[in-house]
Amino acid sequence: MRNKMSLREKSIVFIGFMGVGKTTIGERVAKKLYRDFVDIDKEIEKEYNMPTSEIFKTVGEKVFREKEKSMISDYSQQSLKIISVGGGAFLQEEIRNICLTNCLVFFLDLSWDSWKERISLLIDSRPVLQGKTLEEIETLFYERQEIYSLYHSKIKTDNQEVEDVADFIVESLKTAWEIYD
Ligand SMILES: Nc1ncnc2c1ncn2[C@@H]1O[C@H](COP(=O)(O)OP(=O)(O)OP(=O)(O)O)[C@@H](O)[C@H]1O
Ligand SMILES: O=C(O)C1=C[C@@H](O)[C@@H](O)[C@H](O)C1
Ligand SMILES: [Mg+2]
Repeated sequence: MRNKMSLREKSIVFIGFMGVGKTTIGERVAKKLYRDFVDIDKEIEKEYNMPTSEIFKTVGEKVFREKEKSMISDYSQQSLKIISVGGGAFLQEEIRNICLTNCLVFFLDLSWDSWKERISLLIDSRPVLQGKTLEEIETLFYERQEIYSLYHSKIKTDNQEVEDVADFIVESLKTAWEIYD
């Protein structure tokens, strides 16, 4: 099934560090394209009926990562979805390969200087950030850039409104569909 999908049918996956806007922008893009939106973190939270921080505490990160892999594997083989994966999903090579093979992968690229302005919005709900100093988070931020280095399209989002980023993505998709499909 996966090889027969046209570019237009392929699902779209958003990747990037925690808090760059995968969920927020993914949701807007889905609305604009009349497609179903899937947020993998939220799907996992629904399945365990608890927030991610609780899942990490009770069942552990390893179980979270396995669930993340199986969910992404399922959804990425479906057509016409808009999928936001968790910030750590691309740590797993298998997830990277599945997404890059089956879907169109958009990397949301936000600079450290812009990202650190958002920290207060994120700290309570992202267990990976908790208990770390700003310097440690900065180190993690730069280390993680390596795992986001494979994608189909990179969108720089510094100083960009959600709506404008979503519009830009929709327009670039429409152009790609016209040219390649
Ligand atoms: N372009 C933007 N401008 C300003 N604020 C933004 C922008 N995009 C997202 N935000 C805000 O940043 C916060 C984090 O966004 P969001 O939850 O979408 O990130 P995420 O990439 O899905 O993170 P995670 O990987 O942890 O799920 C939210 O409060 C959101 O409103
Ligand atoms: O970057 C990470 O490792 C994570 C990001 C979030 O989206 C969640 O998937 C979880 O908090 C782990
Ligand atoms: Mg998210």
